[in-house]
Amino acid sequence: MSDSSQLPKIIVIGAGGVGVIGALSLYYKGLSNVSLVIRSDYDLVDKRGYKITSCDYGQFENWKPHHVYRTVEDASESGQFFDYIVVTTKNIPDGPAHSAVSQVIRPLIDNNHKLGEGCQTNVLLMQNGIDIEKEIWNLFDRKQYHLNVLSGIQLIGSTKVAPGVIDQVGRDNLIVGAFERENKDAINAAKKFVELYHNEGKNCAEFDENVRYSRWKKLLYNAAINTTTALVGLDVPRCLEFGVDRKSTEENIFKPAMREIVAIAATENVLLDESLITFFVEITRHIMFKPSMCVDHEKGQLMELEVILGNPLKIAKNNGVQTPVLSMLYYLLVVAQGRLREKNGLLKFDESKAELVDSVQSL
Ligand SMILES: CC(C)(CO)C(=O)C(=O)O
Repeated sequence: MSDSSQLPKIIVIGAGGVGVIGALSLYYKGLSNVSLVIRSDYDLVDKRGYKITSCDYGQFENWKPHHVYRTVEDASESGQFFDYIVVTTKNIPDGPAHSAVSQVIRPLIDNNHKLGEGCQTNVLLMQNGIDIEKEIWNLFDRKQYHLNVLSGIQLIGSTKVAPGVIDQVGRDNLIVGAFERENKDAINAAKKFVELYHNEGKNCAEFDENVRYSRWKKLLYNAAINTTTALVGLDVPRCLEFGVDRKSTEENIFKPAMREIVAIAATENVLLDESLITFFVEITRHIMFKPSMCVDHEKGQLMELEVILGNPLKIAKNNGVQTPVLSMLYYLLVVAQGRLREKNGLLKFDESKAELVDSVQSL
């Protein structure tokens, strides 16, 4: 067996269902040295590892990657250069400032810059939404930091069901590409990651030639279905079946919302075929499935609202596209997010005056 310390080093940030199965896939392949940042379950996992039930890999009782860290700061002080920084946390620009992706990865980027002058750092964003790369590009000079920002789009059904316990019920399907289509280093880094991640006969992992297209395509589902199910707190089949004559959710919400995404994407020169609308309406019609935004809302956690709806709506506004359905979903969800932000101390409401008094961004 090869000495894992000589292999490319990958750190996965975010130890939810997606992050742990991601780390397991890399570890299973055996071609990289895998670290995982585990915030809440660190003590438990450090002691006895994860209990995993995975439809891709089977049963594990005490699994751990090569290294586990409690914080990103601890990882950055380990003296290691990380070739890939994989972010699997939710992307929530309207959340606490310290949890913005650019802030979370900063210690690792700075440490890599110090350790490996001239070596490439690859940041892979395994997250939903549109324009998520821009926050990183705006904060770090890509040339100075030798930084490639990569896109990971994943379809997976995997949940942390208890501390240190992961249940993967839906197979892992990942596509990885470069946000900059002309950047050869980034393209090669994306292809290399696919090699390190793909386990023949277990998971699916492929190179994504056209990240922008793939992100708009996935947004068809996320913008229409994640949002609606989050608002009503129902799984997809109930959300469809409980509509007027069992049809109104599909006919009056999902499909019109998706048509608006097709129209916005077209103004960005991304052509989404109309047949994708039916494909995405059907894909979870008969599966007892709740999209991540619905689950987050139910758990009282902030939702990925801005990257899924806010950013596409900004593009629509700039490009003069009418979006009555998406805008209504957005405005309702902004209010719902307000409830979560208030609960998390990010908004302050003065009941004696019945008005919002302050917008506190916790640092
Ligand atoms: C595609 C899907 C529905 C599951 O991976 C998703 O992106 C989500 O739930 O956020």
